[in-house]
Amino acid sequence: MRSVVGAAIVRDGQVLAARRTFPAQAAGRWEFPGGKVEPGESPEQALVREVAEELGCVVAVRRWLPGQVAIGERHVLTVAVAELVTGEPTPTEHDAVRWLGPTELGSVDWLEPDRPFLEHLGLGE
Ligand SMILES: Nc1nc2c([nH]c(=O)n2[C@H]2C[C@H](O)[C@@H](COP(=O)(O)OP(=O)(O)OP(=O)(O)O)O2)c(=O)[nH]1
Repeated sequence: MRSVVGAAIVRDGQVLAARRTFPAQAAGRWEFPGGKVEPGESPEQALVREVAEELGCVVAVRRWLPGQVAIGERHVLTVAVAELVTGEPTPTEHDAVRWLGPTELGSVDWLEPDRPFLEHLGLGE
């Protein structure tokens, strides 16, 4: 099983969601920025690298959320709460990003594997 890591970047009680552009069945749906852990990398290193590539900013991992969710038969998703260290998230691969507060969190079309992590974010409400 290959690890996929996602970053729940939290600032001022809101979390950043990013909208995918590919593949076709995931385009237009929302996810935590991130990607596959490469050989020799820690999950934390992979997350910092992926966020830098995808959003042009530097994050620091604060804590890993409980749970691991299968993505198909070959991948497993884990998600960490992260905070911005430098830069403002600007998507290079996604076609939109949104900061979501507690009341908006459930209202976007998240990829299925991401949904179980939402309740652990503790944004409030
Ligand atoms: N990045 C990311 N991928 C997710 C999430 N939820 C989810 O089901 N996925 C799926 C979509 C993809 O099938 C897979 C990750 O692929 P990816 O394309 O984002 O990763 P990557 O940049 O490392 O891809 P690659 O082109 O290097 O192979 O996990 C999520 O929250 N973040």
